[in-house]
Amino acid sequence: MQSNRHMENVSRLVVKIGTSSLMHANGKLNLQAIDQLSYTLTGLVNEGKQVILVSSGAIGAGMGQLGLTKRPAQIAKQQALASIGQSELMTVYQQRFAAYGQKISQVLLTHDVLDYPQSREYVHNTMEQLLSWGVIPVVNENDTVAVDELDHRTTFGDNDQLSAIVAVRSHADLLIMLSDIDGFFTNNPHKDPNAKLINVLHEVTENSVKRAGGAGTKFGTGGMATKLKAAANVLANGQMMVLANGANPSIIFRIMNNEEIGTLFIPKEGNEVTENDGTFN
Ligand SMILES: Nc1ncnc2c1ncn2[C@@H]1O[C@H](COP(=O)(O)OP(=O)(O)O)[C@@H](O)[C@H]1O
Ligand SMILES: N[C@@H](CCC(=O)OP(=O)(O)O)C(=O)O
Repeated sequence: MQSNRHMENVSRLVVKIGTSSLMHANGKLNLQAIDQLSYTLTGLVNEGKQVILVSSGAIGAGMGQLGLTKRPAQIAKQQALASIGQSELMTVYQQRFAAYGQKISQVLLTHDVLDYPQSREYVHNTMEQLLSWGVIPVVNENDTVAVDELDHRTTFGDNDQLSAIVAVRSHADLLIMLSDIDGFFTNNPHKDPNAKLINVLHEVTENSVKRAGGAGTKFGTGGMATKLKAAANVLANGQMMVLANGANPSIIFRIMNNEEIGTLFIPKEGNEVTENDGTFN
């Protein structure tokens, strides 16, 4: 399909995958999606690109392990579930990426770690080292210690925000956000059958936010509003984001081939990034 998109200069990208794309509705891990994701991201590294994966799913996987169908309200239970699910997730990622010869690592972050210059520098150095070795860092929030306290902010809120912060700090050329929906629509398509997919957006306005409903699935936390907030963050830094359907993560290849898939958030003037020294800082 003819398109105006130009992804050929993207050399560093962040991919965020949400719980709804990693889990079946019955609470089991979607192994096919995880395998496709591993295959696709390895393919991009083999092409010479640097890739960071921000993966949700720890709490969802933990719920699946314990056979819970409803996310518990208590923070301690959620954190314990994340602790169970994170190790399961990494085990499966490790297996599938290894099948394609790709090395991965686990990076668990909290907000304060990126707020403080010293710890931010350690994260920066680690990420740059991993990327230069061709490793794919698999990033998630450190859910066990992430709680909202007045004077010591540790939570990102959700992984949509986390992925935007990682994309900004790593000066990635592109953030690809995979969700359970084809992109950003004029209205929630689950509620409005006439909702239309928006192909390109140059800014996130109050009007766009009004079009985003509340939280989505029972496993995830974000919903569309947090994706728009992430897009606004990325746009403010002169970077691009594509929101697309993660049902088959190999869709990333098609995005990188300039197919008009999902919603592209791109600054009006293009995607030039000021002061981009190409590093994570
Ligand atoms: N304008 C909109 N366009 C697309 N989806 C929307 C919109 N408003 C609300 N949504 C909802 O947001 C959901 C995606 O968020 P979420 O379930 O949190 O995904 P993920 O688990 O991938 O982070 C969609 O399935 C849809 O129900
Ligand atoms: N750190 C949490 C992420 C929660 C979250 O933001 O989920 P989602 O809305 O599916 O991206 C987890 O791994 O379960």
